[in-house]
Amino acid sequence: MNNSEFDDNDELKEHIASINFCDVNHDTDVSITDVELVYHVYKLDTFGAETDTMTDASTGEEFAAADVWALPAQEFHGLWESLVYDSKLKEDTVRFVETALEFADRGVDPHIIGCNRVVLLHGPPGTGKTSLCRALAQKLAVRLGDRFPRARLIEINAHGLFSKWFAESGKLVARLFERVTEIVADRRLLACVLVDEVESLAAARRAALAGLEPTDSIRAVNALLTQLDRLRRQPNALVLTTSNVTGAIDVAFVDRADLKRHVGTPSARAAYEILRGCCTELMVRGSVTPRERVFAINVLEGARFAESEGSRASLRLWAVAREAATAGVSGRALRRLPLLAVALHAPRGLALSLEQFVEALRAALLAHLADAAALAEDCAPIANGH
Ligand SMILES: Nc1ncnc2c1ncn2[C@@H]1O[C@H](COP(=O)(O)OP(=O)(O)OP(=O)(O)O)[C@@H](O)[C@H]1O
Repeated sequence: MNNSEFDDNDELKEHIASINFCDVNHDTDVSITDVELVYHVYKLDTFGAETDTMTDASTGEEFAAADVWALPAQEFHGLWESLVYDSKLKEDTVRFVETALEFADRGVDPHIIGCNRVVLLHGPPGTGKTSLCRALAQKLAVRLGDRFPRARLIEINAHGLFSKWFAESGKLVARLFERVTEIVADRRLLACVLVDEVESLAAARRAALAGLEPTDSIRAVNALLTQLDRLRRQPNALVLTTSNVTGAIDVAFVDRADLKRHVGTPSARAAYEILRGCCTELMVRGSVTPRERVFAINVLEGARFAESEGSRASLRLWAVAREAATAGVSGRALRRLPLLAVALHAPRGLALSLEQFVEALRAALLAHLADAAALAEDCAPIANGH
């Protein structure tokens, strides 16, 4: 069915918001008649996150200890597709988790086959680690909908738990996990627990060693590790964790993770695909006009990057992507470039052509790199202890 057939069919339009094709990343074209299509029908939750707040008994201050999302959620729709990696990171993580959940389902003895259902993604800031965890949880909620008609993503604010309230953190962790235990008790519910910035655990331990609230902070870290250990006995629970500083993660924690993956800054190919998506979006929305074709990276590679009238803008974009990758620009920074490009580096008043936009993108990239270098210089004295 094509788009207009869908648009003309009132009955379909009344019941279906969209039809998405996914997991179709093949190096060559695949004919639809040669593949088996697997359908998942689902309804997105539009209520947003429910925030579990806690009050610190000693200070009376309230803070968000966890966010609980019913999945699949409207907020995470399209997130999986928006993440671009020049490796099998996405495919590998989803296959790992599906296999681990299947083992749990079959009752595979964890004493014989080690399996904690704990994933650790580590790497520099802004490389999509948190987004990938959320997108993975959403994907599983859709793909495993038959087995788990309900799914929740519980995002634990580890930084909040361990940054200020050392004295009360142990008790807060215990209280928080009472709630998690309630959720996980429903065996037909898939519970994905996301602990962002797990390096805060190690920081808490270090603070303990330095003599700050020693027993309490160690107790808090141990409480969290014990609770996570309990979770692994639940066949419907999955623990997803992220860290920006690999060397600083608590050793006890690293040991518990079955799958540890480094998530780096985008390669030139990935950067190109991210920027290409940005060009398409701005052309669809009319901010860049007229609509022109920006070739997929495998098409450019297939043509050995040959220059022609039709490929000029794509090749300029490829040059920008290569510059960004060489400088190690993060995915987060790349996604900000288009706005900066249009706002600060594009000619004003006139309709913006694709070629002008790509030039503006390059100017925005150079400005970003200059800012980053200046910031690093300003921060150097601080890092050196001056
Ligand atoms: N490889 C990528 N492909 C597409 N988008 C990316 C990529 N990496 C990062 N982004 C975008 O950057 C933004 C930030 O991502 P996210 O917060 O998940 O990163 P992070 O690694 O968890 O960062 P931090 O550790 O600083 O929290 C998101 O909007 C995400 O879509």
